[in-house]
Amino acid sequence: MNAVEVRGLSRSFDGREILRDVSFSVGHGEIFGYLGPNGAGKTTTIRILLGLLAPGAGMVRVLGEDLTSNDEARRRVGVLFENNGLSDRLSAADNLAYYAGLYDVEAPKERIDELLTIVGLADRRDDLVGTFSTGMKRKLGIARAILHRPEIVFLDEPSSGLDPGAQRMVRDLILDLSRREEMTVFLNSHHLDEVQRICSTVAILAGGRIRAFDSVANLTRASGRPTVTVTLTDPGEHARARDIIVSLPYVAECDADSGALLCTLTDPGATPDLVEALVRAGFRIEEVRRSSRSLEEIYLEYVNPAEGRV
Ligand SMILES: Nc1ncnc2c1ncn2[C@@H]1O[C@H](COP(=O)(O)OP(=O)(O)OP(=O)(O)O)[C@@H](O)[C@H]1O
Repeated sequence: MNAVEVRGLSRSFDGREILRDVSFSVGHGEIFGYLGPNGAGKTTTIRILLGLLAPGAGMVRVLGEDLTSNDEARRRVGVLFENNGLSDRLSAADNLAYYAGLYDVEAPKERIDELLTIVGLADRRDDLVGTFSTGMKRKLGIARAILHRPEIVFLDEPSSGLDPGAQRMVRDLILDLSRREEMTVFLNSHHLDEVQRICSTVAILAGGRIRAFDSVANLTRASGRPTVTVTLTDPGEHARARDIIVSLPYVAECDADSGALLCTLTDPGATPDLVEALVRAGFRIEEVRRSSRSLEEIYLEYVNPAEGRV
């Protein structure tokens, strides 16, 4: 059983179809990135998964359950929406204590201390949240979302509004927590670099439909023919090396004009053979790099570029 199962999900607002026959799944323990331009329907999907909004058609399950009227199952789920769910008028510790009471958390004091330490706010535990920076509030919001040790946590845009340093802290925190607490993470994000670094699987939603659903590794690898960039210690040798490279049976083409040898292979496993052929021909190699596309490039291919400015 998957942590999240979505089959044939559709949903309209005021006669406008936002989600059309959306299907994907998230395995247990995965960090899943749900991507799409503004207004694509990502938050709507999360709200349907959480049972806060009814689907128009289709089936959704979280931890094998329909959360609509299942309080027991809801307790196994954590959520962070953009407002962090915190009161500015309470201290960090009191905010967490409030939720610990709501969720009946075991040994609440120890759990609150543990989380405040993990998110780096132990020394600010008694300060009012109203005095916190956006980044501090987000970190406390994440602590709040996972306080009750959920099996899955939904994070809607956890890095929005954060500076690059705070984005990195939040990214590291998500990775750390998912491993530490063995949690499935469902991440809505526009930060493709962040998603590429921490997510194992992604789905790209655009125009109401899932345009891609695959592991990040497969998506970034499957780019037609594999390319390898080779730099020799003596760039003056590139032209001569090129003549040898193009004669190799597993090389489709080789371009030596860009200060390196850009080789397109017909066989994705042929990089070691290419290196061996060059070494045997007496060339000294400075660097070999396999090129893969960034998630951003892939995303923009699937999303209409006009919609893709996010
Ligand atoms: N309750 C509602 N009533 C009417 N329209 C709605 C409602 N909720 C969402 N929508 C519309 O559905 C569309 C999808 O919104 P949603 O918030 O799910 O997008 P999103 O992908 O999360 O966008 P963003 O990345 O900007 O947060 C938008 O056009 C939005 O205006």
